[in-house]
Amino acid sequence: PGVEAASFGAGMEQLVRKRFSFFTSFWNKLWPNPVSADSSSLGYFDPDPVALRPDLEPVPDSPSASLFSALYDFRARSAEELSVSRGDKVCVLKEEGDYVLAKRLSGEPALGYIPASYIVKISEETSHQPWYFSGVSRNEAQYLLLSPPNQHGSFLIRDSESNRGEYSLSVRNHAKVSHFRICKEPDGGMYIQKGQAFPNMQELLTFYTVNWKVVQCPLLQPCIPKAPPVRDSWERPRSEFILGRKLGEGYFGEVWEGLWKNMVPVAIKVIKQADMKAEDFTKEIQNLKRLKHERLIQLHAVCSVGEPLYIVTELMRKGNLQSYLSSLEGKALRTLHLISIACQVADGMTYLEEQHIVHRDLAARNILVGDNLTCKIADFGLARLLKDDIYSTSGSTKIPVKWTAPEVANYHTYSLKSDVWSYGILLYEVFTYGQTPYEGMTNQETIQQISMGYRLPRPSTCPPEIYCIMLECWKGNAEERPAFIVLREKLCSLYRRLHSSLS
Ligand SMILES: Nc1ncnc2c1ncn2[C@@H]1O[C@H](COP(=O)(O)OP(=O)(O)OP(=O)(O)O)[C@@H](O)[C@H]1O
Repeated sequence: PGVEAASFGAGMEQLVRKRFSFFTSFWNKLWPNPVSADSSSLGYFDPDPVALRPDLEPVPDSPSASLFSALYDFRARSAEELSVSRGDKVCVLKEEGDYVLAKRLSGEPALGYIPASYIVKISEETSHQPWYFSGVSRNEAQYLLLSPPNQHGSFLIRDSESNRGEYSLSVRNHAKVSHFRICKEPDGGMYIQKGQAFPNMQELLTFYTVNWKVVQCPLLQPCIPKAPPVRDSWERPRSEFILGRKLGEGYFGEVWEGLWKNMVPVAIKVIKQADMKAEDFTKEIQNLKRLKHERLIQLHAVCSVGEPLYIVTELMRKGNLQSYLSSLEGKALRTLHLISIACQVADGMTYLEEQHIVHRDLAARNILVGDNLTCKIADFGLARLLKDDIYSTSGSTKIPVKWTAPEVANYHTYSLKSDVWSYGILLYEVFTYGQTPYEGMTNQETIQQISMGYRLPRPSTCPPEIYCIMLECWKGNAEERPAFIVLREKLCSLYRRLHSSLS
């Protein structure tokens, strides 16, 4: 016990010396022979000036990067997310809605997304003292301090409920919580015991950290707050959205151009709730949230309380690729532009391939076009889920047969390789400026012809190299079809070659 008491005392000395370094002369009187630093005994308080450590500098290629500290533990739910522990230092590289792309600087360096509400800017951290809990009542303080991971010695300072402008200290003493009124003197000094006033809260706490017998229990560590629920903010009130012009209509409802909070242009899919089960919706929304890629339509928000259901995504001003290609603007596109579209779709599909997600309905009608010929894949995730029931309950009549691989039409076996088949058809649509494949043939005839080895002929506007790629996508044996990563490489090198020969 003597050794333990000594090491506890040494730890406490280091802790208060580091934490309250401005009080050095007082500490020198109290402990004439300072103990040497031992980080293991510092526990919660680690006041190292993070920004000064060379290995914690923001990444040099990102001038806007800044340093933050994690307020709560966060466990990554996908490869894209980043696990952090409370107190970890991170460098924020990019803000994306409610999430930030961050580089973890503590421990093993790693990169990924974490909820923005889980971190606080280091520069602001000092003003947000970890022991100060604004707006927390006596009962809430009691509940917090008695909840894990808090333990004996956890404490917090809160605003006094009965005396405005004053504070209370709540400290956990084993299984109970004691509360001490912190009174204010007219000159601003604060005290727990009359006649023992301090100019500020930090000095008061420093004193009671050392002289803890007065408060019956050592002040060992600031209370750890409860982490807010992740991504709650996906759910938004319907009143935040104003519907403008109707953009189109699909099986599940209408799509409207809209404004979010009178500012952000968005696309709003208005769905009749009857079309889906609530738990399926929640599950699928979780999936959608984790899919983030510049070639995938980004989900912004959902309104799922009451009806109708809104699914809010980024707005793509030029609509779907199929109608865009047959518009005047689309018809004016050159081969290089068409290859660029093909590359972009292959890029997005490579991402889905990496995530082991099968699209099931890849077609030009499900690619959306924005300014500068940017193309993004839509109708993955949620729409796929919605369509599942339809495909399985109404037989094959709803399957887009002309885009579908033979093994899907015959046995409903979807795979990434059946998406590759559909991608070949999409290439056909692109290089014919939006023509319907197998024009003049019924679905039944198409299935029959395909099973007998028939393949769409090369359109006159399609370069032979591209047609070779289409034929590879339409191999009868799914295993022999190329992966999207290979398709992307082939098309992008073709694009680079053509681009450099033209310039
Ligand atoms: N984010 C968006 N930005 C711009 N236009 C969009 C957006 N989403 C959809 N649209 C337009 O609305 C139309 C209907 O879209 P929706 O996703 O409801 O149906 P679909 O995919 O065409 O059909 P289905 O869902 O029945 O397969 C699209 O074809 C497109 O023109």
